[in-house]
Amino acid sequence: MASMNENYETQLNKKHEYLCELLSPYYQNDVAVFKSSPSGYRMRAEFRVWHEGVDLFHIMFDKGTKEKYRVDNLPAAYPLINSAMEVIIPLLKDNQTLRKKLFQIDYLATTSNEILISLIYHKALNEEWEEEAKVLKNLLSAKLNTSLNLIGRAKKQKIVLNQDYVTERLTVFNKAYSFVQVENSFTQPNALINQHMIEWSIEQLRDVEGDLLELYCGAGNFSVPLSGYCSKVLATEISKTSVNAAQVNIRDNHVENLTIARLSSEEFVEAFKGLRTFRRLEGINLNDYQFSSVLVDPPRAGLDEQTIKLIAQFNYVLYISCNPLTLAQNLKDLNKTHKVEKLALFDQFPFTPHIETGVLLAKR
Ligand SMILES: C[S@@+](CC[C@H](N)C(=O)[O-])C[C@H]1O[C@@H](n2cnc3c(N)ncnc32)[C@H](O)[C@@H]1O
Repeated sequence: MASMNENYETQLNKKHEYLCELLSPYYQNDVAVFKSSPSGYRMRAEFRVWHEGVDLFHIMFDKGTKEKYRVDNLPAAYPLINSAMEVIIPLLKDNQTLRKKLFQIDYLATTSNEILISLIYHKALNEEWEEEAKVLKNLLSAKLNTSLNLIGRAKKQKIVLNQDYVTERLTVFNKAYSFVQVENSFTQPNALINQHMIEWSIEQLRDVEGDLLELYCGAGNFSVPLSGYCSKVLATEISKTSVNAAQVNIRDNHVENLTIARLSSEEFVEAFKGLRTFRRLEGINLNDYQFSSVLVDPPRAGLDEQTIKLIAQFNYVLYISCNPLTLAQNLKDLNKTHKVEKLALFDQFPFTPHIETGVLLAKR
């Protein structure tokens, strides 16, 4: 029987071949491939909860058949998540207040041994729930020997025991950074791969002169470390929660040349063209920037037409993509003005069809 490592290499080779074939109209040179750990790599995981008489367990759904299946242990999940999954079930099972109408449990962990657990309900949460949840939180913290945060969610309700975020600590080219990661907002799921993605991005842009623009910046995952290698950085993002987290990350990492504004990429296009003014851009003068490069890390849908037109003006485009199909579509347009110089495959989700790609494009 093939070992897990052999299987890991096989699935990675398949992704590599697929990506090379898909992007062959734009790039035929070597692809940098970044391997993940085959298991224990997922820093966040969400499960539905199944009630069966007195029993209670985590479930997931098969993507093909849509059938539910029981999950007592998820090999892909970070070990702290697996320990929490194991410990929480017996504590919930015998507690009617905590288990009644509980339908989902989300976990968010960090490599710095913090964990946040969200219990999501189809019922209003009352004081009795809060009292029981406090006891649960203390029991879990003691059993897992970790700093633990617990959140109760229901329709229009969010009860936070301690805090609704964790702080991830990543080392990028020997420099330590802290990143506040807020519950229910986007964070890169694979911490090791994320570290590779940030370092690879720095390598592509470190010798480029001029200022950097980042669209879809989340909580500053790329822009905070990249700011150390650029003169000035302006970053934009649509989510208020992520922008607020980004402001904390700028402060905590003592970054002084990075400004973050809450704008969608579509809104930024309008602001950049001078078609609209935004109160959210107050105090930011776009003419103060001499942008030479742009980093985009859009959602699975890829870039819209107007954003493509905007970024086609920059000398360098660094495109981080979580969907090779929309990336290929966008490259069809960008290829008219830019040439793909570098390509990287980041194995963010081993043993799944997902492929994370990095592309450096330079103006023709
Ligand atoms: C794949 S995530 C990348 C986030 C960040 N680069 C990171 O590494 O954590 C995509 C981000 O785009 C944001 N987003 C989605 N639609 C957007 C839009 N139209 N304009 C700007 N940001 C958007 C999401 O809130 C999310 O934070």
